Amino acid sequence: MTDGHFDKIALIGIGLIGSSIARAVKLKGLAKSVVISSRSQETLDRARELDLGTDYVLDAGEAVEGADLVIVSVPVGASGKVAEAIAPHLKQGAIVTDVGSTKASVVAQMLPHIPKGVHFIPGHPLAGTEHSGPDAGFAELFQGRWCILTPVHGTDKDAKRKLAAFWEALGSKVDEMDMEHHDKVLAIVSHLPHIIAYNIVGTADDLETVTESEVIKYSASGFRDFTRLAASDPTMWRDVCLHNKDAILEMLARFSEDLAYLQRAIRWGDGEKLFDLFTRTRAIRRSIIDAGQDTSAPNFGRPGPDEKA
Ligand SMILES: NC(=O)C1=CN([C@@H]2O[C@H](COP(=O)(O)OP(=O)(O)OC[C@H]3O[C@@H](n4cnc5c(N)ncnc54)[C@H](O)[C@@H]3O)[C@@H](O)[C@H]2O)C=CC1
Ligand SMILES: O=C(O)C(=O)Cc1ccc(O)cc1
Repeated sequence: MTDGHFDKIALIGIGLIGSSIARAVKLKGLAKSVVISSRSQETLDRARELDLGTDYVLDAGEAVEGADLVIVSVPVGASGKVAEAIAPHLKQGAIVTDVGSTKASVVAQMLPHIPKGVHFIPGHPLAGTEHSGPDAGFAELFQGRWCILTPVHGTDKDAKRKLAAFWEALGSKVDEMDMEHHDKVLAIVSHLPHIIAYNIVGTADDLETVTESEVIKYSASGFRDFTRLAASDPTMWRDVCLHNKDAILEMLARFSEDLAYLQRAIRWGDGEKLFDLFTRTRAIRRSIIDAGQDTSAPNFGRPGPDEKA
């Protein structure tokens, strides 16, 4: 087996992330067989129509039999149940990973089920869109994006190296972090922006009874950017909020304090404070672009499944 390659990969969950992995694995020839498992027959049939793998089974336990690499791509709240279902069927020496947006909760749910001799290495590709389901994925999703591994104490170095090589073969840059740190960082850079978007779009929706259709008619690009995030999958984001509760609440408390500061500056006409803050934040945007991390077109220009080409 060359680096990044596995004989048999099992993909549990074949939505945006699972199907993007499937497409990239196929495109790059990273596995001899790719077994796909999905909770519903309808999704499994769609994965087969899209020719995403080599085998298709409803039963997750059956899917992982003989697999060298198992990737769990389901909402974080479902990871414990999946781990319990696959545990008795895992091959000795197999690597089990996930792609969940929160890490401490996934580890708490999955690790107790992982048999001795199986390598569990949690992961999180920092790449996605507001779309979901097997049609939404694309092979280039991980290109140039970070994938964070949050290995638990005593993780086998060789297994970690093999998993990192797999993500690199998909085009990702790989980093390592402890799971609590991951959850704090992601709370501010990803979870809070989504929560703020859900909130502002919800507020605008409440106002719409007052303003009739003006919210939609005059929605400028700023508001439209929020509606993209707020169109993200409700199950996934419900689970993220419930499973990264402490870090999100900590960041929300900081956010509320800073918002109060901004509110006060506006109330008292303190233009200097406003100007200083806006200057500081403008520099952050520029440094993101200079670092090549601008993803303002997260679909890479592709229309989503619910958009017209
Ligand atoms: N959507 C995004 O932008 C990103 C998502 N993630 C993480 O990836 C994971 C998967 O997300 P997506 O692929 O976007 O979701 P998705 O909604 O497109 O796909 C989810 C898949 O999980 C299956 N599933 C749902 N509930 C299940 C359950 N209770 N038991 C077993 N299977 C179940 C669905 O049938 C589907 O195959 C989540 O943990 C999410 O936090 C990570 C990075 C980016
Ligand atoms: O669509 C976007 O802008 C995203 O931020 C996608 C995303 C969602 C969740 C993650 O854990 C990682 C990436």
